Amino acid sequence: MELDENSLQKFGYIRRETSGSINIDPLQTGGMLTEAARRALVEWGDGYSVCDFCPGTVDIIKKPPINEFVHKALPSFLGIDEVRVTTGAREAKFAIMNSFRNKGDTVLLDGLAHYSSHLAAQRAGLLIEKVPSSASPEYTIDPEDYGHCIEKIIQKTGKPPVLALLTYPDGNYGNIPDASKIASVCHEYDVPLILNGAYSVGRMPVDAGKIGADFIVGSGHKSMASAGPIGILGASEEYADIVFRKSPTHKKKEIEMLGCTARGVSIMTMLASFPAVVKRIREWNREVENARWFSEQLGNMGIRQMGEIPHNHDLMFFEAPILYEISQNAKGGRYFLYKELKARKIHGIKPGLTKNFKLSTYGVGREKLSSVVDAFDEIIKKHD
Ligand SMILES: Cc1ncc(COP(=O)(O)O)c(C=O)c1O
Repeated sequence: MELDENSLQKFGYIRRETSGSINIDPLQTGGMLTEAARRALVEWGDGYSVCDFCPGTVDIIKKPPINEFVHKALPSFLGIDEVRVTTGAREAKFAIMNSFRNKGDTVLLDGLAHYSSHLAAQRAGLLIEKVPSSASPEYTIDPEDYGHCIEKIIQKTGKPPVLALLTYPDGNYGNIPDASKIASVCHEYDVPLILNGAYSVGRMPVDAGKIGADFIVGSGHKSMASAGPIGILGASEEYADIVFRKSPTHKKKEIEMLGCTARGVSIMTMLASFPAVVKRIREWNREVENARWFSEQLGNMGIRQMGEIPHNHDLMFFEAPILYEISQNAKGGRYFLYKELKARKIHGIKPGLTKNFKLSTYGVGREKLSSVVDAFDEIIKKHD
């Protein structure tokens, strides 16, 4: 590519096409910035801005108060002993799994685990076994199946898995499994449990200590109103020294963190949104009510929610045979739904999907959710 004036023009500042739309994209609803984070984004946007007064690693910076945030506020928020900020939930999972890597060892994942949990295990060189979920339409995880799978792994390899992971909730159906029960089952075999809270930490109350999870992982850009990439990794005292072990040559630097992780504006947005995130968690019941109401409204139109009913999370998966049928003859084919929603300034269902899709009602509020319900109703009637 020739880097001349003309070709360079398409780069530079770009407006976001979806700004101002009602957003129901599960990837995006919990990561929307607060006003404070938006201001922090500009104030701290310069490269290594947080390192003005760096004492050696990003997590112990006192000015701005990252040290207090990471070592006091976040552990109390998550109910766990030690926390570090990472560049995402996936990097947190990898850091844990890589600390437990040993040739021939296995990690046990729930059957609904996110692809990034699989990739983290693959990158760490661990073998993967899965706890199956129940069949359609519920897709639930039975805690006892963690025990059955651990037994099977022992039979197969002669030893239990080095780690187990639970996706809480899963990223497809938004199901909330019985995490405490799963933690107890894993502990019967001395298997530490990672709770993947990419869709829970920052949205709903989650206390790793009360659940009995040994590790907790969160995603700032997904659920903590932060500009990404940023995540969090919490570990119980028992395992903190393993995951946060220091370099033998660079005494202040932790190996799995490659010394420093979120070393710029992303941590300042997380910090800026934190007071609002703590507050919004107290409103979780209202979010669940809104999700259930929305699910019922779509159900009345023949768009059926899969997963747990009544639902306990804002992330929902729907099957919509009626929209699929319409797409067979509609202008735009399978893109008709995306276009119809776009025309009504509603964003978040993947272009091309009609038969089934997921969405999130998080933080949207009843009034805007009503507009989304009305939009579906109008679209169906228009094409009837
Ligand atoms: C269930 C679940 N876990 C983990 C992740 C990865 O989060 P991150 O982008 O912070 O690595 C996602 C992202 O889509 C997810 O849906």
